[in-house]
Amino acid sequence: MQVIVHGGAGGPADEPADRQALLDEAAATGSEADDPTTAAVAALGVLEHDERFNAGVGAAVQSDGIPRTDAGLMTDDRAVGAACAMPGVRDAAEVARLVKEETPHVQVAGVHAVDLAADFGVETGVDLWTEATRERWDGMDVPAPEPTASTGEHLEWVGGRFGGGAGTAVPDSGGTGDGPHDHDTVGVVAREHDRFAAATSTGGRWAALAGRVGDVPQVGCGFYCSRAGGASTTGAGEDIARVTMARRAVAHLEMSRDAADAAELAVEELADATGSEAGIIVLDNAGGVGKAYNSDAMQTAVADDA
Ligand SMILES: NC(=O)C[C@H](N)C(=O)O
Repeated sequence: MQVIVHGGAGGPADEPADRQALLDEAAATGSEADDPTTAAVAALGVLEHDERFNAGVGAAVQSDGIPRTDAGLMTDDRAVGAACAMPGVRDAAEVARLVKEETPHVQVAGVHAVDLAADFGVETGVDLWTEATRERWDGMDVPAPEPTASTGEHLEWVGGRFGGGAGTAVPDSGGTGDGPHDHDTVGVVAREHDRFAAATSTGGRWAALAGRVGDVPQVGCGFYCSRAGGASTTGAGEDIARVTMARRAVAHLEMSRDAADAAELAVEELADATGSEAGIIVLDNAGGVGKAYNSDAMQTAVADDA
C-alpha cells in the first residue's frame, strides 16, 4: 500500500519535528492496511487522536464555544461518505466510512451524524478540547456562547475575522484571522495497485460561525478519487469549495497528467481564481506522488510497503 498524508497547509509549525514523526507514523500505519479505505481511515485516526492537529482532539472551536468535526472519504469506484458538524466526535473519518458503507447517502450532518456514529460503536461525547485550544479560546473576544448571544451577534464578530459576506474567505490582513493552529487539517491518499481512497478530516477554521461547514466533507472540494488517482486538500475551505479543488486535481490525472503536475496546477488554479492559500496531496495510478502548496508550509509523509 502506498500512502501519502498531509498535516495542513499554513504557517510554519511550532514543533515541526514532532509533527513530522506523527505524520510518518500515520503514513506507516496506513501502509500496513489491507485495502485503501482501511488505510486512509487508519492513517487519519493516528492524527485525529493527537492533539497537535486540527482534527479530532484539538479541533478548532466554533463561535459558540463548541469544537465540531468534519470528514470526507471517497474511493475510486466513486463511493463517497462524509459527516460534518459533529460535536464530541474524535474519529470523524470512521464516521465518514460508516456513511459510505452503511447508508444510501453521501453525507450526514450534526446530531444525526453523532447518533449514527454511536449506533455503530464509534465513541461519542469525547472531550475534544486541549490545553492549547482552551488557552486560545479563552484569549478570544467572542460574544457569550449561545443561547445568551444571538446568531446575529456571532455573525457580526465572525464577519470581522473572516472579512464578512460573500467573496474571498482569506482572513482580513488586520491579523485577527487564521492563526497558528488553523492549518492543521489532516488528509490522506492511499493506493493499492489501481485502487484508491482519498480522505480528509478537520475541526474547520477557528471561531467560524457555529454550524459552519467547509470544504472537507464536500465531495470534490476537500477530497476526490477516481480510477486515475486521488487527492486531499487543505486551506481556506470556502475558497477550496469555490473552485472544487480536489476534483480539479483528479481531472488533471484523468487527462493523463501525473500527480506532481496535477497538484501544482490545482494550487495555481485556486490561487488565480481566489487569491487564497492552500495545499494538496495527490497519488496517480502509475505510482506518482504529488504535493503542492502556496502557503508557507505543508508537512507531508509518504510510506510504501511494496
Ligand atoms: N486548515 C484547513 O485545511 C481548514 C479546512 N480546509 C476548512 O476550511 O475547514
